[in-house]
Order: sequence, then C-alpha cells, then structure tokens
Amino acid sequence: MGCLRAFGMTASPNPCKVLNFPYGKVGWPRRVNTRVRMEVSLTKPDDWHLHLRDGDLLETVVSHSASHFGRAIVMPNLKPPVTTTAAALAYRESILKALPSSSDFEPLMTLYLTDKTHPDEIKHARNSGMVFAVKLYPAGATTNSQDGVTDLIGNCLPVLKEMVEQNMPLLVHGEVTDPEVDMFDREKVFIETILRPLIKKLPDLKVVMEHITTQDAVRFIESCKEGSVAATVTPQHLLLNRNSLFQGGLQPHNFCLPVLKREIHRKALISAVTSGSNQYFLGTDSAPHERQRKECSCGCAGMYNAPVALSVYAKVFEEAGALDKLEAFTSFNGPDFYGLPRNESKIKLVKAPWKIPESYTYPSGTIVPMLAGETVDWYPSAAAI
Ligand SMILES: NC(=O)N[C@@H](CC(=O)O)C(=O)O
Ligand SMILES: [Zn+2]
Ligand SMILES: [Zn+2]
Repeated sequence: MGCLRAFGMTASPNPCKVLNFPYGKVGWPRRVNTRVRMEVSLTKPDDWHLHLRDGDLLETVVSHSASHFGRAIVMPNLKPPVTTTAAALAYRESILKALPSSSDFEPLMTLYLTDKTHPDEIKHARNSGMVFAVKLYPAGATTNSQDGVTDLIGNCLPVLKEMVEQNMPLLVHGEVTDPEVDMFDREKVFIETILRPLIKKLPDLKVVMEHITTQDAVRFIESCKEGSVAATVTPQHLLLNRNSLFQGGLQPHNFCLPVLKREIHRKALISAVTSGSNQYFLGTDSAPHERQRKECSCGCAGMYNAPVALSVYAKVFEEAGALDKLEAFTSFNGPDFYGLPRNESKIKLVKAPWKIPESYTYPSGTIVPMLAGETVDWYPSAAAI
C-alpha cells in the first residue's frame, strides 16, 4: 500500500510524520503550519498504453517515460506499422538504444493486427517472450490506422482464436469509423456492435479496452468478467471535458482520440478508477506529434502527456478523496491483469508546485506537452525512496 507523508518545513526533532491510510480518518498532524508538504510513496508505476514513435522523437520522449515508469506497453502504430514479431524485436532494440544508460525501463512490445495477420504470428510473438499483446485499430479510426482491421470477426477469427490459446490480450481502440456515426458516440456504438458480440463469441479472450472515455464504457467494463476484460484510463480523460477543446479558441493540443467527452462521462471515469475495482489501470496514451502537425489546418490527434501524467492522476485521485486507491491503479492492477510481477522499486510524488515546460525541442522539431506552461500541484520525483 502507498504511504502518505506530511511534514512541516520548520525545524523539528521529528519533521516527518507518517500517516496511515485512509488519511481522511487520521486527519492532519496537529502541528499543521501553512507550509506542510505531502508525499505519496508508490510502487513504481507502469504505463499500459504508450506511443514512443521512432527516430529522434523516440530519443526525446522515451526518457520522460523511463524516469517515472518501470515498464510500458508500446503501441505499434508506426509507419510502417509493427505487424510482425521480427519488427517488434527490432523496434524494441531501438527503444533500448535510445534509453539513458542507467535506465532499467522495460518496453513491452505489441503487434499491430491487420486483416492479413496469420495465426502463426501469434505463436512467434508468444515464443519471443518480448511481445505481450496485439493491438486492434479499426481501419481509419486514429493515427496511422490505415492498415488496421476492416472486419474483425470476418477477417481475424483464426488469429483471435490463437490469441485465446496463447493467452495473448487484445488491446482495442474502441471506436467505430462509420462517418454517419456522431464523433461523440463512436465508443458507445463500438461497444454494442463490435465489442459485446466479440466477447460473447470468444469469452476467454483477454481484452483491454484502451483509453475509455464514457459512462457507457464504464458500465460495459463492470458487466464483464474480472481478469478477462479491463480498461486503461488516460490523464486527459480524467482531468478534462470537451469544453477544454474550445476554451478561448480552438485548442489543438487537447485534441486526442477518442475525443474528450461531456462532464458526466469524466465523472463516471473518476468514480470508476477510484472505486477500488481492479479492472482499471494506468495507460497514458501519451502520443506526441510535432508541433506543426497539431497546429495546422488538419491537426493530428494525440496529446503528449508523459511528463505530467502522474501529476495529473495524483491530482484527480486527491480531489476525489481517494489517494489511497492510487497505487493499485498506477502499479498493481496492470501487472496483475497481464500476469506480470509488480515492480519492486518505489517512486515518490511530492505535493509541490511544478511548472510544466512550454515545449520540448528535439533535432527535427518541437512537442508541446499537456498543460504546457501551467503549474501542477504534484511533482513525480525520479529518485527511489
Ligand atoms: N490517441 C490519439 O489521439 N492518438 C494516438 C493513437 C491512438 O491511441 O488512438 C496516436 O498514435 O497519435
Ligand atoms: Zn487509440
Ligand atoms: Zn494510443
């Protein structure tokens, strides 16, 4: 369990007072002064949904993830997509090469499912010991999904059956692509027309519904078997609603897919992740795009949140009075679902103001992080306790 500490900044024989969870019952230390500082100690979190890209952008972004996270499920939507185990292993090597030499960050690789993926590829993936899941992008749904699946059951049933055999999870971008369906309803329609029938047909398939955004998705996850169907939730879908796309003018850096939703959906996500259910875990969906590709007439979807993700999750859980539930979400539920060991090392989150950089530059461009230039309350300390 996480450890919450509060300590005064004035000299005292015992400046550090450790409070037991739930801290709401224990209350604050008596000698509260205006400069009380809080820390949360967490088992090192993992990121179960991450876009690391390639080339020089990879070198810039990977260190941000590696400084806070132990492992990450690395999404395969490169150009060309990572469709084979051989390509996944080569991508893994380039990620490891891009890491700072002291880092023990572990990339967990995935395959990009296409209409043509062969069931043998799933066996190779499992035997490699380095590939942990297969990602479904409905063709046309999101960034680099042109090679995605056009008819899941029609074209991929043998592969899905092999995934059941190999206990290989299917990670789902859960939106329909029919242009007739309203942008804000695409997740809900996907659940009813694709996901529910899929799970009925293959009840033993492990599925992660990625980056859920709606009350409908929460209800769906609740209706499914624990340990078999789970969901990742991003910082942006917990912190922002769709108003933030238009606040003071069009805000391209708040555009991601699935698009931000109404406040009732954000509230449903907060209730879900703070409920204590083990079906939800951390997946940032950190998805950097070069600044010009977001600030243009047809901007890309994706928010670069790796540097701020833990600060945002901490804020959301704190405001919900549920800091005691944070560690399961960040560090336990994900590895438990994937059948991997929990991390052993710790990180700490310090409650202290931290101004987010306006941007990060890399040799061929600039990326703008989520909450650029704003100040957040929680600061993830890279140092292990
Ligand atoms: N989330 C996004 O808006 N974009 C992601 C793709 C994805 O996860 O759908 C990207 O790779 O840019
Ligand atoms: Zn997606
Ligand atoms: Zn993604």
